Amino acid sequence: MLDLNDICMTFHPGTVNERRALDHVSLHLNDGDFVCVLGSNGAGKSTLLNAISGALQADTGTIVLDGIDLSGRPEHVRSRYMGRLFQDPMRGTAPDMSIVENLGLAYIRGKRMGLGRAIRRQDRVFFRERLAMLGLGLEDRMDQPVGLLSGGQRQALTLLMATIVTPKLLLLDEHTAALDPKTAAVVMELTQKIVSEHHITTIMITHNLRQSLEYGNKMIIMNEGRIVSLLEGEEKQNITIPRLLEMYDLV
Ligand SMILES: Nc1ncnc2c1ncn2[C@@H]1O[C@H](COP(=O)(O)OP(=O)(O)OP(=O)(O)O)[C@@H](O)[C@H]1O
Repeated sequence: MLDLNDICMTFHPGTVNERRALDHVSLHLNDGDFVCVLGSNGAGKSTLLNAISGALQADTGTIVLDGIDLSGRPEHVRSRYMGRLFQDPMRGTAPDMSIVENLGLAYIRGKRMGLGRAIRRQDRVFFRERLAMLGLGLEDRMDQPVGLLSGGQRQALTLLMATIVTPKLLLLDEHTAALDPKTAAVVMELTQKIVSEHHITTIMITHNLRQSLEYGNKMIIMNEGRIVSLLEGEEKQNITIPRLLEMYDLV
């Protein structure tokens, strides 16, 4: 589903501030893979997601998603195929617009209908059903502005918007890190539910080692712009927090 081949990215090349953030990164993900990305601060995790989403263009290397070569393509083109969530629950939704209007925009964009298309009655019914699946009561607040929602409710809505039209790839950049532990667990469970129901290939950055054990079928550890470990199958299932901490120490 996703093939990253030899991606390199250097910030401020040729200056004293030169920093190689991605150093020959290659990664192959199968359809439906859910990979957790670990690594210490500055390891290159967010830069990797930026290079995939097109928020930043890699210097070299290729990115192919479901057979579509996205290398060099701008972010707005890539966003047709992928959804992204950030740590900040305030990103990704328009606070002055209602829940239904936010969902409508995501839906119309995802379906590549003209932005002038109005939200129809059957769209509302569909949005209500999907909101009810979150179990947060948002289906009864569809006409309220998103700005009135709590951080966790807003992140759950952003997750729903990112997946309202099933993307080929979902990028999660520490999307539960700013939430209180209980809300983070709720949003993480919702993530798992949506990802597995729709079989979405997912890359999730997390600093939460427990979360990385519990979720996903693959795990990568990054250091200094490189993928230094890839765990999958039994190796991923059997990994423990002490062993992960050892691996952090080794890099
Ligand atoms: N826009 C930028 N300009 C210059 N340097 C950058 C930029 N973005 C990232 N870097 C540098 O690239 C390296 C990788 O940063 P990145 O944000 O990808 O790390 P990270 O693994 O996501 O870290 P964290 O866990 O702290 O979020 C760091 O040294 C960082 O300072």
